[in-house]
Amino acid sequence: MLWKLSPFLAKSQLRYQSQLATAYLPTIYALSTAPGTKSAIAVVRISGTHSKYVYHQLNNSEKKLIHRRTLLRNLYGPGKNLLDKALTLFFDSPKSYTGEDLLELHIHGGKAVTGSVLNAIGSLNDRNSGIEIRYALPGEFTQRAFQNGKIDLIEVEGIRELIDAETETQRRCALSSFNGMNKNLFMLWRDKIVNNIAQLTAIIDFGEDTEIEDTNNLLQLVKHNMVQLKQEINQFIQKIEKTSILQSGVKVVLLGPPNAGKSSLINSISNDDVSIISHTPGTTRDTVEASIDVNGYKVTISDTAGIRSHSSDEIELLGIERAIKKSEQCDLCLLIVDPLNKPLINEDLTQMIQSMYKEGKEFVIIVNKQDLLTDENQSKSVMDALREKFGDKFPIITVSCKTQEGIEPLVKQLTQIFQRLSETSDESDPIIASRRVKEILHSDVLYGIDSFFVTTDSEIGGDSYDVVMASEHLSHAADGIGKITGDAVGIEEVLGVVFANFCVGK
Ligand SMILES: Nc1nc2c(c(=O)[nH]1)N(C=O)[C@@H](CNc1ccc(C(=O)N[C@@H](CCC(=O)O)C(=O)O)cc1)CN2
Repeated sequence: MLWKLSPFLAKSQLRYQSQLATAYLPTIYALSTAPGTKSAIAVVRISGTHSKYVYHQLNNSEKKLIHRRTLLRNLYGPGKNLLDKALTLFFDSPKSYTGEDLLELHIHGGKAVTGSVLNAIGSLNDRNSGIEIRYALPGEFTQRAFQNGKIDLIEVEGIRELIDAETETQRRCALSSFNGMNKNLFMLWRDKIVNNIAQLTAIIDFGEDTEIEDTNNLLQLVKHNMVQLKQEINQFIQKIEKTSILQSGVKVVLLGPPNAGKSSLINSISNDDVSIISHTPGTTRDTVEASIDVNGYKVTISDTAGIRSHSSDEIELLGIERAIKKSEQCDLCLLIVDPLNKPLINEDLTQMIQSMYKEGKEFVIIVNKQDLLTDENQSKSVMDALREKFGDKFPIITVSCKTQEGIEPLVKQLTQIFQRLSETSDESDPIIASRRVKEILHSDVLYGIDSFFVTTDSEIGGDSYDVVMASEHLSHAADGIGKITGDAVGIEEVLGVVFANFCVGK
């Protein structure tokens, strides 16, 4: 269930609701569909106490609004000027996305219609009469949903990632934030810490009446639990670091001699026309970066300068240098071979490949231009030459970008590598976490646990170890988890970060 609140979060959000009850919030409105483009339908959203007022003014009627009832209505601007015939949809507070009264106007998507409807709503702003209506800030609808306890911060980040998702795997990742997988884990961790703080509190409260040995045993138990928890958190961080490749894109670098067909290969494995194809050797002089979608994976591909020994062209040499640098930072290297080229692979490249192999880089050799090979022997001798050079170290795939022959097996091979790199091949959903979550895990949660170890390690055995201090360190760790989900005091500073990249209307 997407929007169900956990009891753990409900507590803090009640705190927010009570803050909101005293704070005055203007009614906000915005175009929720993409601005600046012509579309069949556009959706305008209005949220806040004056949503009903906006409806009655635009509709020029006093008719009672019914929760979630869709009505086809004429909308009028100032001076009873008919603006559009629209579908209107009203949600009664608190059963709406934002938790406030929320009105949706599904209008025609032209520039003039959307402009006139937005102007008409804006013109209803009348502060003197206590009717404050203004255009929404980026992410403000979602911010209100958070503040009204509809969603927690993990879900907020999930929504943003869902909207930003460009590929199938990114979409799946974003949705996994919704199914509460991470949230449940975080709550479990927090419960564990809180339980162990309770154990420490027992030492503080009853310490003087208990045997030193008992106290030490209790402390050892808490330490043991925290060692386990730390391991669990570190494993989680490792996993999110692997899957973060899905968000940022797998870094692929394309190598090969000039005119081997690097640019056409990019076009073949993706559906977009991203690279310029030319038949003059050395056209792709500098590295050109493009983000493409290869079978649902985001791939940041660098089309490098063709590597040619003894190039006299200074610009080209610079490009080659950059290609080598790129290759050092990439997750996967694709080497394109032109079977008609002599030598097949020059010395510079061979050396580079050998050293990358030593570093454990993923590598695929692609022999292009199969359509130009007239007899089978020709093709076989190319393969033999490559196998002689590289053995079975890398997969070698023959393709023709011109006829698309071999492209499908190549994409399959690449997909397997992407799965391996991001650990998404197993059945479970990939997990992702924002940079914010990762930072808090390190700087608050793990830091708190480590400080607990430092305090207890230095004092244990003596008769005066500082249990209060040790327990405070664990509280810091627990508060860190609260910061992640939004269940923490001083959360305002966090909100700015979470909502910074939202679009208006969401
Ligand atoms: N037209 C439209 N489409 C949309 C949205 C929207 O707000 N409007 N959404 C917005 O992002 C998404 C759907 N998400 C939504 C989430 C909650 C509620 C809502 O009304 N929640 C109430 C009632 C829940 C229920 O009846 O089960 C609530 O949480 O109390 C609506 C949409 C995607 N499509």
